[in-house]
Amino acid sequence: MTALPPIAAERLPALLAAMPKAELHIHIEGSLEPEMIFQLANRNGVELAYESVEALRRAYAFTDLQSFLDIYYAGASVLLHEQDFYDMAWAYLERAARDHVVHAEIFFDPQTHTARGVGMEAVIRGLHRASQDARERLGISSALILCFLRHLSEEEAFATLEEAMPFRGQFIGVGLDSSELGHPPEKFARVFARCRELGLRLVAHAGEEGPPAYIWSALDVLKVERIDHGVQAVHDAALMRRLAEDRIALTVCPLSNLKLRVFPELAQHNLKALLDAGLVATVNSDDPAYFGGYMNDNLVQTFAALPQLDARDAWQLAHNSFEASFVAPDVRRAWQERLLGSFEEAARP
Ligand code: HPA
Ligand SMILES: [Zn+2]
Repeated sequence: MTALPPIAAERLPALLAAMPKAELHIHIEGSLEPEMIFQLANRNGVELAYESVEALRRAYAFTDLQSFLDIYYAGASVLLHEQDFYDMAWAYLERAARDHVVHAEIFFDPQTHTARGVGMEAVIRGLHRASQDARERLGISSALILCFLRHLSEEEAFATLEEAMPFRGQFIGVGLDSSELGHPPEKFARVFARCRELGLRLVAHAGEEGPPAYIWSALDVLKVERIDHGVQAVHDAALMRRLAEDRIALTVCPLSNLKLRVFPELAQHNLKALLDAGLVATVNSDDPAYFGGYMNDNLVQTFAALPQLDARDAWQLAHNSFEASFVAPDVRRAWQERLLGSFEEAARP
């Protein structure tokens, strides 16, 4: 076990904020703040169903995943041009860098845009250009993960993959998101097998609202390398052992879980149980513009709500975020050393 210096409890919130970390579960369309939705609506002449930023924000009262998705897809309707995708991703990367996120693996939902007549090229080029500029100007590295919408068919996922192939060098992997219940991972068995042949990295949302069986099939049928959310795994002891033994990371999103009522209170979140079971759990923001917080808000609020979480858990979460990332091992290790350095600094009198 890595020896950590003793950290005074009152220093923990500042350390959570300052420690270097990776974000592995962020939907870029979920970083679209209401102000930017209105800005882009004006710029593009798109009519919104809400008369003001405040009215839109008032509509962010969700009861479950689907009630959120309906508003999230409506918000994304203002994105039309390459520059819109650039501006959205740049704003997120700037915000993440302020939270000492040194690396982000960013989901995007091309079908939400191509279904409205937006070209795949505008989507991927805009996001990729922001990622390149942010590496140069903000010192934050990032990569893109293309998500298939699971409420649509596997045939449509195949068509989307085909459309994205000219840009194969600009995304590192594929994921699976949108309405979980009734759309089990195995619905996408063939398209994930094809993506695996293409050398793409594989992840999938599973066990957010859906049962442990969906996590099993994401692992055994889709052969994913990480599970997004996965908090329902605690209901299946054999699954918990499998996740721990194979070091399959869970990209947990506490404020999302709170806002979508996966847990009634943050104090009832199972993050500590996941860590104590030896799982490679990480903390992430999911859709920060909709769920009331970016990376550090998630960390600080979750630690405040769960007093059992201590400095070792903070270190473990950041360490896990690097271990679970898709960057080269030497880069990961350098970040993990910087992480330890930030703990040593916080321990100084
Ligand atoms: O939390 C989520 N779950 C499923 N699909 C999503 N698309 C954006 N956010 C989410
Ligand atoms: Zn998500």
